[in-house]
Amino acid sequence: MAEISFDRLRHAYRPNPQKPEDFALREINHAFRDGGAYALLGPSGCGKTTLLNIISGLLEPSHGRLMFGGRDVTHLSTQDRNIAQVFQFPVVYDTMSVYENLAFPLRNRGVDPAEIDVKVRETLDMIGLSERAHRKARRLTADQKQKISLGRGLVRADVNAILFDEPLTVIDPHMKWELRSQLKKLHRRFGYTMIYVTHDQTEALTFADEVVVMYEGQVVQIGTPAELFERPMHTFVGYFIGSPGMNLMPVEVSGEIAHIGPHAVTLPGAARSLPAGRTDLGVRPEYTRISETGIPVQIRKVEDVGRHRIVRALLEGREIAALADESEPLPATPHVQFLPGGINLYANSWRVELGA
Ligand SMILES: Nc1ncnc2c1ncn2[C@@H]1O[C@H](COP(=O)(O)OP(=O)(O)OP(=O)(O)O)[C@@H](O)[C@H]1O
Repeated sequence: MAEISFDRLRHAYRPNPQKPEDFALREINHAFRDGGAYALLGPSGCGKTTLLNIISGLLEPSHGRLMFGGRDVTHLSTQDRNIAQVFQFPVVYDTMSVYENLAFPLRNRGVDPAEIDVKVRETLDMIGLSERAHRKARRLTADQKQKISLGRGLVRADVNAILFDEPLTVIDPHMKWELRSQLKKLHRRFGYTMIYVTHDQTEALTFADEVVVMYEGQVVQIGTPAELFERPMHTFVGYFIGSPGMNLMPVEVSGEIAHIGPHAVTLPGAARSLPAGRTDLGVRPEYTRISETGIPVQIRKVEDVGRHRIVRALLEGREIAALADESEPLPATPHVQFLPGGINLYANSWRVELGA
């Protein structure tokens, strides 16, 4: 296993790229730590598969370098990078048994037969296919075949990383949950470096130690699920993570006060520096309260979601969401208050530090 790092990595599919929009991946300068479990999360077209294919060697980046453990691997083939990959759809040899499918990548690498047997049996156990070990792969269902693909990714002990590209798409919902927890357990036990592409927030947050949020070809934040929730570094993270997403309101800032039209919100501190351009106040619904005092709002809708209610309200013509207890009566003339611990400020979509 190895640390995977990116040195001014960019990729354009078109020749002679000029503007940022010409790049499917804009500049990436991050590192994925050795033994970390990462999820690449973002909407369709944000560049997740492009980044994964660059890591695996299926695609050579147009600019910058890719390093494994400090070694430049930008121009190495997939084979030479020693990476295991699991794709969206099963890649199995139909005419081989389940056992043979798992043993094959090890035999190819000249692993000792006794060791192969131990590894294959261990992997069969992990993916729950021990009882079907000697069945031909073609006789299995689509999700059993995908389990073989997962097993083939996990059977080799010598890989630099295991890459998963939306591997649970064909798996039924109950099994999805089970396989995801199994992957997590395997990660804890063996410490593989795992990179998992998904556009599903729940899948990313349950699988990964750290989630890499991508938006328009950029990595906008790498963080634990708690960090993404508490300190979104970009408005996209605030909006995309959480249900409902963060409330974002354009504001004018002077000192410690943010003005939303005629209304004032006291910030937890003054901005150290505030770049020119668009400024937004960002507060998650969990830190937004409907109350008797504060800024007047009009309530549009109340949704009961079990443990609490989501109140949708208009503040200066803009819809915001607040959480309310199930039993809490809503005031006749509703106002909104923002809890100081949940107030964030964004300049041109990026978080601004407040206070000393
Ligand atoms: N082979 C290609 N040639 C030209 N443009 C491409 C190619 N592959 C991807 N793109 C473009 O690059 C951008 C990033 O695509 P990519 O497939 O990496 O995104 P993604 O986040 O994986 O999306 P999805 O979740 O839909 O798979 C998109 O604008 C896409 O249209």
